[in-house]
Amino acid sequence: MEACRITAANLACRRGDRVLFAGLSLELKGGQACHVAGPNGLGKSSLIRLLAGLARPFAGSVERVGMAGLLDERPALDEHQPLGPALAFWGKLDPASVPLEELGLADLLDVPVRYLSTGQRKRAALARLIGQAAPIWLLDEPLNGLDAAAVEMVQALVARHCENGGIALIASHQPFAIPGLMRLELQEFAR
Ligand SMILES: Nc1ncnc2c1ncn2[C@@H]1O[C@H](COP(=O)(O)OP(=O)(O)OP(=O)(O)O)[C@@H](O)[C@H]1O
Repeated sequence: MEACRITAANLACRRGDRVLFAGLSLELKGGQACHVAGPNGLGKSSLIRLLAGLARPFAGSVERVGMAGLLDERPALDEHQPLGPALAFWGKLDPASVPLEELGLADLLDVPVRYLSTGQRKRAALARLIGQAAPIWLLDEPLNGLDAAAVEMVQALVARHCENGGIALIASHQPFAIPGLMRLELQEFAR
């Protein structure tokens, strides 16, 4: 995997007229994973958006070396197509193949994307993430809606990504368990 790094320096985030957090610095290099923890509404998703470059920090800076792939509630798939063709559209553009069996998607390829359950949508979103082969994974609540077996599967996927030299940043109020996982309590930077 290509060399990767993500660095946030003295980051502050404002949504509306509220500063959510300030003074947050972190650096992750290839092979490292960090769990950003904190209760609802503290700014975990907002931090992910700053790190992904989808929002501008109120203060501080973000530097990424290597492409970032974002996993959130929206799988970026055509809602009107069955899952198979919707994934195949991206499959023509994406560099990596997707392990449909491992993701539990192999039997769902003829189901329209809009009919997928919450957990199935999350699995589909994971398929898109894997297809992109981005070295930096930014995962916003990756376990939401997943059953126990799927939770194990996602943790194994993330652990493997890091073993292969990737970075994972996991924003979640749920526990996440992989070897060597660092932890950042967003509460410590809350305003
Ligand atoms: N566009 C916006 N304008 C103003 N405030 C916003 C906007 N988007 C989010 N917020 C507020 O910013 C705060 C942080 O939201 P965010 O989604 O980042 O929190 P979170 O920690 O990810 O929460 P959860 O655990 O519930 O997903 C919340 O109070 C939310 O209402």
